[in-house]
Amino acid sequence: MESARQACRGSLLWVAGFSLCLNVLLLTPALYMLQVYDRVITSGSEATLLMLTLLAVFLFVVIGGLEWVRAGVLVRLANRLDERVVEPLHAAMFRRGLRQAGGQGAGPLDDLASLRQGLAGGALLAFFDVLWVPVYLALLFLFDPWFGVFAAVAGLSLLALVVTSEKATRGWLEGAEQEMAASRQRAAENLRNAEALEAMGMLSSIAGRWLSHHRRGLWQQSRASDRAAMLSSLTRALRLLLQSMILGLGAWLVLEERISAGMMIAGSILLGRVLSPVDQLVGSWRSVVAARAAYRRLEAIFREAPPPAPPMSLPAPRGRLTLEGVTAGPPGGRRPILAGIDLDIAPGQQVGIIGPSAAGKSTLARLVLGVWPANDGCVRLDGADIARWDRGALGPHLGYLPQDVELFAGTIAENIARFAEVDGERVIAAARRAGVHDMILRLPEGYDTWLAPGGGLLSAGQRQRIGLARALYGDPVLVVLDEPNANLDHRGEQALAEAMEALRRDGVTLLVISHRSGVLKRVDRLLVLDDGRVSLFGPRDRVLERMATRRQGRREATGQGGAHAADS
Ligand SMILES: Nc1ncnc2c1ncn2[C@@H]1O[C@H](COP(=O)(O)OP(=O)(O)OP(=O)(O)O)[C@@H](O)[C@H]1O
Repeated sequence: MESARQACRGSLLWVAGFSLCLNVLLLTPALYMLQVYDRVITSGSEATLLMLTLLAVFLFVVIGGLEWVRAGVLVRLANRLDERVVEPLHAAMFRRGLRQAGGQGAGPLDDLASLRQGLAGGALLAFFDVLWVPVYLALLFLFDPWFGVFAAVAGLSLLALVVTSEKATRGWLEGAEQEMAASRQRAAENLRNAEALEAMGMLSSIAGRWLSHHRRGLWQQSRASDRAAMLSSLTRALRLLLQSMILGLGAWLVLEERISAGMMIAGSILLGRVLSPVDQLVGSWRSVVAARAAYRRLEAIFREAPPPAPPMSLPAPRGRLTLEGVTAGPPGGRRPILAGIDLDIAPGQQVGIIGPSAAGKSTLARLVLGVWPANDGCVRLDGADIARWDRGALGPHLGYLPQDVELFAGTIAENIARFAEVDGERVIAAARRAGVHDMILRLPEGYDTWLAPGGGLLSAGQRQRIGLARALYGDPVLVVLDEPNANLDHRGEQALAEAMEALRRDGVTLLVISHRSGVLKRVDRLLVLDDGRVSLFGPRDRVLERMATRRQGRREATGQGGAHAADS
């Protein structure tokens, strides 16, 4: 955010420059009145009136032009800030999403939009105009000290009203923003799970949670609006009163022969210039408060999810995976899920990972792919700490089929090609490797079939098989499949077995998490996880034997226990 602010500094100087010229030119109406009343009317010269009027018209045209250019510079300033921030912000949202399982949705992008609106709106202009108030005040003091005092008190009273307005509405407005953001997030979540909600008749109960946020937000917004409306009516009335009163004061000063009639009118116009930025602030206060809150939230995201250390540039890996005393869990989580994991998996080995639910199998998958960092110890790919690899460079060497396969809006070919430039041959090769080529050809538009977000018209099994092709795209050296056969029929299982065979031939290291014996029959080694620790790891048959012996031991122990219980 700091560097974006620096980048905008140049444009801000331009805006300040335009504001300077404008504020000088905005003395035109006051000077025109002064000349008309004190020179034209006393001299009766029509030629002077014409010349003065022509000059005033010209200056007003210049004022209009300058206002237009200044507004344009502000829009460009807001766009420049957006350009600077949007990409790092997207990356930071992504990093935070990895840590917080979903993060805050698109909220930060809305924050950026409200910051942009705050910049391009009138509040910043009002700030630059406020800087000129002392100049107008000085002129009023020169006319007559009473004028100066009156204008100063008038300006301060209006300012006090603005500050009160800010204080009275800030809490409500910020609260309303938060509630409305939560309500949007809940509504999106409900829509995503529409089928389950409909099937189980959960809509009315789950809608209640969304509605409570929405109602609280609305209530807070109305409270803020009520107060703001009261204060802005008060401000408007006060402004009108002050504008009339200064004419009264001026008339009295004329009667006292302290100022001329022209000064009386010019004084009223100058008071308008003193009060106008305050008026503008009142008008744009909401967007100022919203932009300030948005700025703070954006700063917080960059603080919470700072960019990673510069990555190392390394040669392409061969697929040796080593875990050295690794303890890990979700980033920011207090309790580790995996503890004391030591593993060494040679390139080309196929390892099956089994264990009861919540044993930490998917956590291990995220860990070896570098999605979650190790709290302790180190995960190495070909000897290099996986956390230090450049993700963009490492990605093509890795394949991952997550438990919940997520396909993105785009064609099947784009999804398989991981949204890089589609190379038809490689897409087909990956589909063939995953045994899904024929299935794709049977779809209405083959590889060009368009998928809606989440996979659209595909069944869960089809999504899983296309997800497998995406994992095998290119030449990955390490592939991790998390429950790859959870939704597969017999043909899908067969295709998976063939894909595993192809990976073995190509010397690709494979980790496959599964509860089904069909897949596990083909692996070289088995890793049994239990409560976040390695319970057994070794050649498949030996591990299966040990598991059988353990089961037998447990059966005998419970059998004896039962006998004891029966004896007693
Ligand atoms: N994003 C997350 N944030 C916090 N805790 C998590 C997260 N993901 C998983 N966990 C916790 O980590 C533990 C292990 O989960 P994991 O998904 O690794 O288990 P698993 O062995 O793959 O289970 P299953 O066979 O049911 O898929 C669970 O207790 C779970 O609550």
